Amino acid sequence: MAGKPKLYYFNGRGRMETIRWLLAAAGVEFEEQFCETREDLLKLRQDGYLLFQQVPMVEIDGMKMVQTRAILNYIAGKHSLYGKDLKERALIDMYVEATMDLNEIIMHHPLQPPEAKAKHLASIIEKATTRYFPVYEKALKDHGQDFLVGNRFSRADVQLLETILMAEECKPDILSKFPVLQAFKARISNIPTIKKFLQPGSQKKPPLDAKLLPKVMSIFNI
Ligand SMILES: N[C@@H](CCC(=O)N[C@@H](CS[C@H](CC=O)c1ccccc1)C(=O)NCC(=O)O)C(=O)O
Repeated sequence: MAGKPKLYYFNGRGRMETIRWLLAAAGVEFEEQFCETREDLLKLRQDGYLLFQQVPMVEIDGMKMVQTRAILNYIAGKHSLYGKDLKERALIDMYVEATMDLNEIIMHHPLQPPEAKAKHLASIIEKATTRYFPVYEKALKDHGQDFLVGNRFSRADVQLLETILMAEECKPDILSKFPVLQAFKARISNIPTIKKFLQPGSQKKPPLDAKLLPKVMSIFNI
C-alpha cells in the first residue's frame, strides 16, 4: 500500500488549496513540503521532480503528479468522487471548471496592485452573484437533492463549498440572495471529513496576506 500523498508547494493556498480540500474530503491524510525560498523551487527542478518546472506537485501512488486539474481528476476518480458514469462526470466537469474559473479570479486578488483592488473585488462579486451562484442555486432547487450531481457526494460539492467560502471572505453576505446555497453550505460543511478540515489547526490554509505576498513573488519571480 503506497504511503501518504506528499504535496509540494508554498505554505499558502494558491493552486494547491483545492487539492488539499479534495484529499481531506476523501478522508486521505497527506504530508506537505513547502517551498520557502526560490532556491527550494529551483532544487525541485534540478532534482527532476517537476515535469514542467512548476508546482503544485503531488507525490501519490508512485507518481510525481503535476498540473492541478490532472491531480484533481486522479484523486476524484480514485476516491469515487467523480460520478457514476460519463454523463455525471461531464456535468461534474462543467460545474467544477466554473468553480475553478471563479477561484482563479479570487486567488489572484491579493496579487492585484492597490489601485486595481476595488475594481477587481467588484468584478469578483459581480461574476459570483450573476454568472456562477445562480446556476448552482437553480440546479439544487430544481432537483431538490442534497448534492449537485447524481444525488451523491462528489468533487463538485467539495469544490463549490470551497469557492463559496472564498467568495464569503470577499463579501460576507454574498449568499444573501441564495437561500438554497446557504443550506447547501451548512449541509456539506457538516460532512465529517469536511467538518474536520474546517476546524482550526487543519492543513487548510488562510487567505494570502500582505506578509506572505513578497515571499510568493520572490519564489516564483513575479
Ligand atoms: N497549469 C499549471 C500552472 C501551475 C503554476 O502556475 N504554478 C506556479 C506557482 S502557483 C502561482 C504562482 C504565481 O503565479 C500562484 C500563486 C498564488 C496564486 C495563484 C497562482 C509556478 O510554478 N510558477 C513558476 C513558473 O511557472 O516558472 C497547474 O495548473 O498546475
